[in-house]
Amino acid sequence: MQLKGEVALVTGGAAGLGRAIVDRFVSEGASVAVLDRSPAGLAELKEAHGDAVAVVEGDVRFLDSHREAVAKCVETFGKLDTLIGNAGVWDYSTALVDIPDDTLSEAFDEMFSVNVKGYLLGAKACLPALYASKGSMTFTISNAGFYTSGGGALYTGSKHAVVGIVKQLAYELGPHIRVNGIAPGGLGGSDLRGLKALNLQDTSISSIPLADMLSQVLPTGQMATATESTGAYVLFATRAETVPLTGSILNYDGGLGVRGFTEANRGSLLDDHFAPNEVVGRVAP
Ligand SMILES: NC(=O)C1=CN([C@@H]2O[C@H](COP(=O)(O)OP(=O)(O)OC[C@H]3O[C@@H](n4cnc5c(N)ncnc54)[C@H](O)[C@@H]3O)[C@@H](O)[C@H]2O)C=CC1
Ligand SMILES: Oc1cccc(-c2ccccc2)c1O
Repeated sequence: MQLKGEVALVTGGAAGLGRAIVDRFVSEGASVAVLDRSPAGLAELKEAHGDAVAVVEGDVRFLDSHREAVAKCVETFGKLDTLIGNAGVWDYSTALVDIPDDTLSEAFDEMFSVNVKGYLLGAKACLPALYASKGSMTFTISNAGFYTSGGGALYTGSKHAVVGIVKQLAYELGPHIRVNGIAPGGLGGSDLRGLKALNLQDTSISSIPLADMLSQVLPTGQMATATESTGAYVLFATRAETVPLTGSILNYDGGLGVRGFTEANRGSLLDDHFAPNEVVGRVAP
């Protein structure tokens, strides 16, 4: 029960990573408000968690949706301790050359409206409540906040922008509110959707064999699930354990940034030393 009595607001909490964060926070004793655009996902959440959650249907592109979510959170639970900015969309790694001239501007606006403006508006709407509680904000980034090929230029640009926002807000909001980021790699159990402007709004990342692809390139040898990726969100939301933690971004991506060129990892050397007759732990190069 690391979050007993704490109150969180999670955007995009009705599916994928956000849903896993809500489940974990509730199991850690927190009350959680959720802002999401999916009525079906929100109904499932309510069914699963009852009074431990308060749900608001809305769109992170609009300040009013965030205001409504904060109001409902404070009305229901009496306060807000931590904002988890998390709702996002992907571009399915669409290359610039493949985006039609008459679509690019709209696609850019949609990507940055959800992934970047959605976080800033959330931060803005939460400011008074988080100032009052001396709380924190944590934003979901991605390996695409640091490296290429976690998306196309639209997605990668949006996640790099979030890195800057985390740093700037940590500076602007200290010493009252801590602001940090968490950068997962590919995630199992995600239903991540694409841009409407690219006609990818009904395409789910679950249709891509991402786990197979990543097992070949991750030092950890295996893509993490959303559920396995909630621990850092708990840590960042605690108070006692995070006194010095602000302006930080955690690479939480299975080691994508440290993988090798000819092989993802060199654990086979350890196997040769310590378990020469076993195949356990061996990751194919
Ligand atoms: N799936 C992956 O492999 C990775 C995802 N991420 C990031 O994780 C975050 C969560 O994504 P996932 O859980 O994978 O996706 P998901 O699609 O499973 O969940 C996202 C949730 O956000 C909601 N949402 C999307 N746009 C919205 C809007 N405009 N207004 C309100 N709600 C909205 C959706 O309804 C959904 O419930 C995103 O920021 C994504 O960029 C980062 C690294 C890897
Ligand atoms: O944020 C993200 C959203 C969707 C996929 C990835 C990804 C793609 C290829 C390899 C690793 C991750 C990602 O980073």
